Amino acid sequence: MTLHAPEQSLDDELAAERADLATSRQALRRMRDRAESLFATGDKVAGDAYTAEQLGRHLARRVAELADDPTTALFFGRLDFGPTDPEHAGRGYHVGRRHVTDDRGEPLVLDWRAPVSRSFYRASARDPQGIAVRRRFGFNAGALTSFEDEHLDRGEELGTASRILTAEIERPRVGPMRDIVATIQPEQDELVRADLADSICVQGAPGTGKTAVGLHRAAYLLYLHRERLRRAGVLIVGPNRAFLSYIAAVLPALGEVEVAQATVEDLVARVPVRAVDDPAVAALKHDPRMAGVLRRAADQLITAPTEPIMVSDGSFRWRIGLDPLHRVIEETRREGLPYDTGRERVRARVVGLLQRQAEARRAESPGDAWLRRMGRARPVIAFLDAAWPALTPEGLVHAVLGDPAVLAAAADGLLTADEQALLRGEATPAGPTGTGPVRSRSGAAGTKLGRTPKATRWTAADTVLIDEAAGLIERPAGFGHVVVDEAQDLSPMQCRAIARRSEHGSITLLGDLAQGTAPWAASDWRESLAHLGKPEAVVVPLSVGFRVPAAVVAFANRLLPALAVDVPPAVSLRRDGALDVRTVTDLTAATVAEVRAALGHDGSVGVIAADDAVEGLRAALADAGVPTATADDVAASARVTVVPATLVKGLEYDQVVVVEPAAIVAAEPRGLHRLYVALTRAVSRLSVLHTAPLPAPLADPADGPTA
Ligand SMILES: Nc1ncnc2c1ncn2[C@@H]1O[C@H](COP(=O)(O)OP(=O)(O)OP(=O)(O)O)[C@@H](O)[C@H]1O
Repeated sequence: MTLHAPEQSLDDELAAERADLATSRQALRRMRDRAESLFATGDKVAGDAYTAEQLGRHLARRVAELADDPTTALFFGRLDFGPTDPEHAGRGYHVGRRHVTDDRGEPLVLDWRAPVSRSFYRASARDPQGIAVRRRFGFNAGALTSFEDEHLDRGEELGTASRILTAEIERPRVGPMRDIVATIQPEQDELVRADLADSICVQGAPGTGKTAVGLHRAAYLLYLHRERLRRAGVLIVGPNRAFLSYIAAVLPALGEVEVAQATVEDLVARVPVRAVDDPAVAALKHDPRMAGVLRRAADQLITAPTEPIMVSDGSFRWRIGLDPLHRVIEETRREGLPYDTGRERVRARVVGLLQRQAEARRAESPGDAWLRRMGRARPVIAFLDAAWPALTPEGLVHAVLGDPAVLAAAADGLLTADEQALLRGEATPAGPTGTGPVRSRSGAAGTKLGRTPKATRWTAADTVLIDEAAGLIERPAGFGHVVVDEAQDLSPMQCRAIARRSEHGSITLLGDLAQGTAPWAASDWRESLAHLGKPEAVVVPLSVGFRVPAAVVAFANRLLPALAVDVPPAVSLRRDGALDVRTVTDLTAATVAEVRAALGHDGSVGVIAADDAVEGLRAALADAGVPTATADDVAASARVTVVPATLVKGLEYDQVVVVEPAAIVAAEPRGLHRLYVALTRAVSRLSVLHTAPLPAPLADPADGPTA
């Protein structure tokens, strides 16, 4: 790149930077053209069909990675090294979304993830890291409009006072989530660039950038460990589809087009969910003791042999007596293998015993075909089916839930008699007085056990059990790295499902204990980390909020003491923004009026209400001529989204109207936590409309009466 002389005027410098940007864009275009022409001819140069396919996939990926989005900044910063830096003295580099090189391979833009770029995020006046000047660029719709310099060599540092950072944070939000590469903060960067081997847990108040950190960490790790992670895979786990579509564009914008995204429900979806559990039954099925129950149930299927094996083999008859068969079963059991592997190991050992007899009698080694035939011989299979029967995950769960004897044997000492009755679908546990069984509160039917697993109507909690059972039977292929967002809502059993998929990889766990709304929500990260198989992970707090204006944070924070969690409150970077809490007489009319007023400003509008109020509000807005979108339709042209409170986690809207907080709280046991989530979605203004008194913890004496 060109270094601009200090005597240049600001306008000249801006013009020179724009010229560099144009040059870089042209170079990227040429890189993409080259990749495209290679893609077009790829199959002609490959030797065989397999190589052609591999090459084709590689080149197609390369073309996709080199896509240029003219509306985003190709570079957003510049580092000018001072005269003393041992490697880069006197050199300057633009830092951007990806590497761009000129036709000779000289760098025009450095990828933000490259080691040199690290100083862009981490250098400070105290520790300039060889940087003389750090420059940030301001953009408007892809056009470079301004820059801001920090002369670190002269002790100048803007930190969060940067105008460009402030403008980025305060920009009106529209559409899906964007990347934050241009403005990653030092405490976030430290997490983004943590080693692949390190599992980390980030506890952060709403809007502190947890999701952003997780996504950028995935992109960073893919850059640094490309081949390894491409083979092993990177997985992002989010709370629901609306959230996943909201974040879906971030990684592709950073050139990462091959990251899997799923909800935990997707991960464990081996059978369709066609029934609903009573909450108490669901909670029990999510309890980690169920892992022990299933393990025991599988172990108890393995039984001592009762008959020797006799196999006819042409003119020979082989016999394996009870003692060696006992030893085979016991040795294999002690190895602690997955159930299916154990069964195959037993088969192989039995065949080995037969082979030894055959060798002794025939003085020659039998071939592979003979070994295979023996492995499938009827007496061998009959022995296996009796001592180590074939098992499916659904079969194991079906037996535990449907056969009282199996449950009693497996749950003895792990679950109480009441809990076992609950699992059998007979009763809910002791009532409020503790005097005996009461009928299900919600009247939910629970698992409808059919005669076979296939004929069974499973519940969502059953799928978690079935996944646990599958993990006992066969180890699932894991991912190299798993990012889990909104992790406070994972049950211990869901944590275990993720643990099985990250056993040989690392995880980034992101969450906020104050936003836990699931019945089994975590109250201590150490417990979740233990269930996730990463007890050694460090828990790092993030406390600077980038989304919610200070006045709104202060209002939402009134709920914190009632949420019974020990978390540091957020400190908002945003001094702008507005909060309006109002008693109204007609909620629907007031909501329509509020939305109309909000449409007079820029940005998206989110109306958040208790789930059962959503349809009515959508209809009222439609009647008033205001089109609305649903939360999962991030590409919608409508600026207004009406979101059920239970789906709004992780999302944000420029302006938010929260309708009737008391109804949001009353809708579920952890309603106050849900309300805390709803109140922390606003980027620039929050209106709270209510007819019923506000929930007590929210009330300020000056606000009037409360519930
Ligand atoms: N360093 C940053 N620069 C600019 N914007 C940022 C930065 N960090 C976070 N943001 C923005 O702040 C908002 C909140 O970020 P994010 O959704 O990642 O927070 P979160 O901690 O996951 O929130 P929640 O707990 O509500 O899910 C997003 O719009 C994000 O782009």
